[in-house]
Amino acid sequence: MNRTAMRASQKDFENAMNQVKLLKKDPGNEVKLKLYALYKQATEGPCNMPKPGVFDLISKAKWDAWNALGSLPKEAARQNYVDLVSSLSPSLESSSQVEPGTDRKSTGFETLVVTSEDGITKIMFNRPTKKNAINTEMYHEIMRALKAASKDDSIITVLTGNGDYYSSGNDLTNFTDIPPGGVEEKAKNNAVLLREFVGCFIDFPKPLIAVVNGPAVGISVTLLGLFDAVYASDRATFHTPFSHLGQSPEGCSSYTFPKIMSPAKATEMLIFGKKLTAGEACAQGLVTEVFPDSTFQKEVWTRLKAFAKLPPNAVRISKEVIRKREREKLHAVNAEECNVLQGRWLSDECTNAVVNFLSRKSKL
Ligand SMILES: CCCC/C=C/CC(=O)SCCNC(=O)CCNC(=O)[C@H](O)C(C)(C)COP(=O)(O)OP(=O)(O)OC[C@H]1O[C@@H](n2cnc3c(N)ncnc32)[C@H](O)[C@@H]1OP(=O)(O)O
Repeated sequence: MNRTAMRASQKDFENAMNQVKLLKKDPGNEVKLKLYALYKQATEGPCNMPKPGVFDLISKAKWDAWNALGSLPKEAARQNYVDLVSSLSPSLESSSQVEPGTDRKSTGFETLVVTSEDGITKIMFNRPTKKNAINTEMYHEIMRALKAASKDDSIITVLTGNGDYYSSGNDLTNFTDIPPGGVEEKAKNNAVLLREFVGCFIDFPKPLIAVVNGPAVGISVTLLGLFDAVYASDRATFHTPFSHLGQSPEGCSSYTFPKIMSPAKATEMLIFGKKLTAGEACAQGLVTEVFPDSTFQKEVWTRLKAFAKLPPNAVRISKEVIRKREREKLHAVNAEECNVLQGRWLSDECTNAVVNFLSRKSKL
């Protein structure tokens, strides 16, 4: 579209607004902010709102985007909005043309690739450009995938990551989407979500195996204490920087880690944030076996395929016998950890850590 020759009519603008509602693929926060800013500029003119406080991350990002448009005339903003929406259309068309039978369409997952063959259901975290950080959608999809795997005809279930990371843990942008009830409601919702999520791991009825293809952070590490076997590439590292983030242990790690690796070693990880190599994690019992990265996939999958040929009922019953006497305790620990975390998420220590990461002032 020739921007100088054409001026979008009100009708074009309204069509574009409707098109946005029909987007099948999330265009990402950056584009959504641009759309918001252009919409406000086109309908209300230059930014006329008071600047939000630094901790009100979403409102501040919106305000920044709108304010950045300065005195752009309403007509130009309307045109830019229409242009931006039409530039999103090709990607929309191509995403809706995915052939039936491809992973995405057949599984119905946006953040995971879930496959099932040779008696193994594989749940692969699939946000490699975000180091497989677990956003709210992914928490829900993992629960859905686990529930389906618990009922399918596979013998074992495997979690792994796509790309260079296993997972960088909780997606820190999960803290920015503040509901009308404010940060208290957000913290409560996150605690409810976390409790349900960890509960699915506690109750999972088949052997759960982690194939840790690269670094693991936060909740992706703590959950390993609830797995039945953990195989790691020698590229993997294990890091739970809870104190650095103003947070506290989750995933039942306050109970499982001291049992697995001794209280003192657990303290180094969970309180002081010591990052372990794969070899160290293996020596401390968190990892079952470490493989050279060059042969990792081949060796691990050969082994898992052999496990998956074992008699299904015996495998399931053995898992139940092992988990049974711990289940109640694990649920109680999970509830307590979520409760404590709900308070931590409201603390200045946590808010500052999240703001620093999101404003690119800090990394682990
Ligand atoms: C609701 C339940 C809550 C349960 C609570 C659980 C607690 C935890 O899990 S605590 C652990 C939280 N995780 C982190 O603090 C990790 C933060 N990420 C980093 O420090 C670094 O990204 C990294 C060390 C993992 C990787 O650094 P590297 O330089 O190699 O890559 P980046 O350029 O930083 O990352 C690429 C891309 O991915 C985004 N990203 C990575 N991890 C996260 C994350 N955890 N949350 C949000 N976004 C993440 C990063 O911002 C980059 O995005 P852009 O390309 O858009 O800039």
